Amino acid sequence: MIWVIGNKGMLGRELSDHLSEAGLSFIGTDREVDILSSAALEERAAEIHPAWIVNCSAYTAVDKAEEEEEAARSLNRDGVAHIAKLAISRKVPLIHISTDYVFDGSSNTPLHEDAPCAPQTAYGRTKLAGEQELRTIWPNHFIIRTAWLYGRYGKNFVDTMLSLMNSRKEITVVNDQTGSPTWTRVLTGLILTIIKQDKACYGTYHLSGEGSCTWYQFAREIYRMGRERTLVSSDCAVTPCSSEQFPTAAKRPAYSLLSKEKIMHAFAYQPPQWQDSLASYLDSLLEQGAKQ
Ligand SMILES: NC(=O)C1=CN([C@@H]2O[C@H](COP(=O)(O)OP(=O)(O)OC[C@H]3O[C@@H](n4cnc5c(N)ncnc54)[C@H](OP(=O)(O)O)[C@@H]3O)[C@@H](O)[C@H]2O)C=CC1
Ligand SMILES: Cc1cn([C@H]2C[C@H](O)[C@@H](COP(=O)(O)OP(=O)(O)O[C@H]3O[C@@H](C)C(=O)[C@@H](O)[C@H]3O)O2)c(=O)[nH]c1=O
Repeated sequence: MIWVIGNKGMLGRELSDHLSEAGLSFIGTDREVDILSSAALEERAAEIHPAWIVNCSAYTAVDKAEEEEEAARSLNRDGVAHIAKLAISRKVPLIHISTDYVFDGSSNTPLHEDAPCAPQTAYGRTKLAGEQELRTIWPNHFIIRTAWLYGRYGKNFVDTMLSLMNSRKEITVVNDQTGSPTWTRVLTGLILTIIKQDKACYGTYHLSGEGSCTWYQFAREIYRMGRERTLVSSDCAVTPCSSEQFPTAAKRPAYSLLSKEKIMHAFAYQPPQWQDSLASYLDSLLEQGAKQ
């Protein structure tokens, strides 16, 4: 039995869909089993008897975290510590998700798993603290750092862009932050691969879409592909700007492109080019529309 914690979030819902389609047995919980309560986690674990735990729960509001760092730390560090203690007490491998925002953005080459972390945001600091708790408490873990996640469920950049492009004549998007977008399906594919292969090669891994872009270049592709598919119904100028011209509470990394060498070697898992995943995602939006 696989226990998906945070099953009502963007990744948790996609993972639930993917596990169902693959015919794997799982149980999902969200806020009703509060990760801040060890007792609640223990009680539910005694009912579920998990063979795997996948933690998709987190505090993910990047800008809001700047003024709510304590709340973010509770979930992203203390909640992870509770789940890790539960996993060690039951001797269950734990898959945990982290972020490219643990890096400071000063690199200009793809970041390997052992690159130094120096988060510049409250969200990034609390996610790094969660990673550190997990490493200290329970070695049998997989920490998967991913980046710029989007998918069918939940608020994300692609859906925000489509909505803005349909309602405005012009949008400006930062062109000085480089990374790589990741479709939730690609990440859930890796999670299923790790569970199925069931290898003891625990540790930290990076996964994002292959290739790289800035948020502006990502937005340009969303617009081009969205127009082709009539998901964007009117003209909209997509204009590049600097981070200074688009001020946000949290200072995102200027460069957070993840190297995928380690995951490809360990699990023979090759993520698609980010443009191919974006096309598949937009196609899936069209199919859902047709179904409604
Ligand atoms: N989104 C992104 O772009 C990226 C995300 N990640 C990481 O991927 C993982 C999944 O992210 P994503 O799916 O976007 O996250 P979401 O914010 O969509 O989902 C998180 C889920 O956790 C739930 N939750 C909140 N508090 C608790 C609690 N105390 N107990 C149990 N569940 C709780 C949330 O409920 P509620 O909504 O009610 O708060 C929500 O359903 C996270 O670890 C995130 O840091 C990494 C890189 C990029
Ligand atoms: C909406 C919008 C955003 N932007 C910029 C702001 C920011 O620099 C960048 C992305 O903005 P967003 O707020 O959508 O994305 P953000 O919340 O920063 O996304 C991050 O979420 C967390 C959870 C992660 O772990 C990261 O990997 C990453 O995916 O785009 C524009 O330039 N123009 C716009 O119109």
